[in-house]
Amino acid sequence: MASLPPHSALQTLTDHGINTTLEMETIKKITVPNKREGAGSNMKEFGTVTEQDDDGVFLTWKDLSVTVSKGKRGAKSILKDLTGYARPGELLAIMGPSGCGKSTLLDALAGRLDSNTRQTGEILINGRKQVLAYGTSAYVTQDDALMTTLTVREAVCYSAQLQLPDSMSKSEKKERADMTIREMGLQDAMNTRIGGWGVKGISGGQKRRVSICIEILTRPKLLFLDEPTSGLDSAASFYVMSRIARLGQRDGIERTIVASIHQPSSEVFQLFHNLCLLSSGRAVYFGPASAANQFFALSGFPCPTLQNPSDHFLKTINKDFEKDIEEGLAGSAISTEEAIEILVESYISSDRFQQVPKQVAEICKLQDHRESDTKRSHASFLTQCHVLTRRSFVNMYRDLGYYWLRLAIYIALAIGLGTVFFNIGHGYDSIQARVSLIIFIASFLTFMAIGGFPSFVEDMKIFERERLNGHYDTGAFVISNTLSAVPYLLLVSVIPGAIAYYLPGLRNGPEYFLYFVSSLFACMMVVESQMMIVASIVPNYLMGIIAGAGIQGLMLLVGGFFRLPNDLPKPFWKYPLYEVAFHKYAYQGMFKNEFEGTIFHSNKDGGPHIITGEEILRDTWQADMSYSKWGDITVLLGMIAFYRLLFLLIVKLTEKVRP
Ligand SMILES: Nc1ncnc2c1ncn2[C@@H]1O[C@H](COP(=O)(O)OP(=O)(O)OP(=O)(O)O)[C@@H](O)[C@H]1O
Repeated sequence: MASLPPHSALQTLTDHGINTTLEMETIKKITVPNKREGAGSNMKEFGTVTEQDDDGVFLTWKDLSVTVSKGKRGAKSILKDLTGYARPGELLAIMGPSGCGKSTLLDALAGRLDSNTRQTGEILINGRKQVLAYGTSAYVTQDDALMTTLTVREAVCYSAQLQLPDSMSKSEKKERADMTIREMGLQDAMNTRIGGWGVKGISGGQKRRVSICIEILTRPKLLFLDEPTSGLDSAASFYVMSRIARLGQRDGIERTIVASIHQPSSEVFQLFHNLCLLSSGRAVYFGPASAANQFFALSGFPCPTLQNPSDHFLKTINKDFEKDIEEGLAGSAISTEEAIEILVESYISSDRFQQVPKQVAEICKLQDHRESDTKRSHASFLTQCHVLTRRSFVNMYRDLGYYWLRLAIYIALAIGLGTVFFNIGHGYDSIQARVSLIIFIASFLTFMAIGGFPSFVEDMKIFERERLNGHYDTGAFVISNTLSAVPYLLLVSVIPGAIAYYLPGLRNGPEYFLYFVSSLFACMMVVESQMMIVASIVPNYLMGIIAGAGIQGLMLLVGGFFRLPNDLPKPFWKYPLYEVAFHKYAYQGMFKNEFEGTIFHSNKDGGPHIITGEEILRDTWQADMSYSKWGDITVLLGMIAFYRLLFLLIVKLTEKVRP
């Protein structure tokens, strides 16, 4: 077991190293002219509040711990007693090995921890517990959830129209979007599509920058970035990070930037003002990034010459690959676990550790006088609906998998149906053929609507990111998603519907055809609405498709064709399942449309027979004749409204569950 560094080393660290840096820092701040000095305030004492700071956001956290419940196996601690601050005009980097809690700390500070976690301690904004007004803070997540069919310019412009208030004209919003794109160095990729699976678009680094662009459109004063350089080479990382660091002091506003970062190059490291170094959720170091090297050296882990300091820090505290590290720390003959203990102890006994809570307390005291942020406004609800509908419409148009592929397959299937059932005639034998044809169309063609599920999941990912950042109202998303799908669903109902209706020769008359395609359209809308609900609960392609297919299969089973309504076992299959299965209303409506008021003749079995459509409906298919086919289609339309509202409710409830 290795011992702690010699007292003299810590003493030196305290007396001449970190302490000196702190003093210098304080002196520097005190000399900044402060407009409140004359007002008799005690701000001069701390000196960190300048004219510009007054506009910025001070974020402080004290004894912050996060645990995650593991059910009967107790709780797992992710963050332990962290104290720190982030100030306007500064870039705070959160570093540490993979799984040490960087994203969790960022999520806790941004107030977006998962519901299965428990947080203790205090997080204050400008010295108070408050929710920041819309547009004051932004969070760039690790995954780039972007609409892959849009160009860079379109993605940023749509976002500007959604996020910026209606008081700004369309051209002003466009100008802001273009300026932001240039700020992030994306001018050359402006007209390139973002691209996703299968379609090569912009690079990973450019995607990261598009995500950042979208979040800084409102010029937030507090910016959280979760691994903004993940997947980038060192040159691209430097480029992105230097642009981010520049944002800290732009447009006369000092921004507070907090970023988690994996492995910065020495050039990137120099951009950080403060560093929070974590290991297994514990603070190994918090303070100026420039003093971290000295801290490691004085703790007994000097950075070898020509080695990148951040590489050295991470290598020293990464215990995931114990063996390699031991070899790497050759000569020190201590395990990584022990090295971490030494560093944590060294930090706890340093003067800096004592200073951090004092600085937090001072920030809280001095900022407490500030008024809450003035509320910035969004685009109006109507503008949100309009812009989201347009964006979604363009996306559906460009994404071949959304509707076009389905349309092609439906047309092929409809031609197949038309050929198999070609000209079925009006004889007695045609009754069964008509029923089979209708059942196939109302079941299989609507069942295939679950094929659009992967596109729904992509939409949901984008929606989730935008919703968490408060870009627009959930209601606007639900309305726009419904409206933008209507023209495509009409297309996939009318064209294949016409082929499958006229080639076999179903009931003559435009009014009957109109009812038939309206019913088909309503069924597809119902299935899509159900799949949106599945996508909001199970955001995974495979599981979602399986769940969706399972639901459709069950409803199909009890729809009243494979087993006649009166033969369905009670209570579960008949009540409630048969009553809530949309197939019941689709079958009955389409049957009534086809048979009601018709007569079929037969000369078989020794003479002419006549059977009326009503007899077929009532006696053969046990249709409910107490109401007309319009009642059935009304129920289908009601189901669309019900499922869309249910989707809205689920999303709203998810919002409430999040802390
Ligand atoms: N909601 C959660 N439920 C269960 N475990 C969680 C949850 N959030 C975080 N964890 C666990 O906490 C640990 C830290 O996770 P976190 O994502 O904060 O690490 P990280 O430092 O950001 O990692 P990386 O750099 O690899 O992204 C991990 O072991 C993770 O599995």
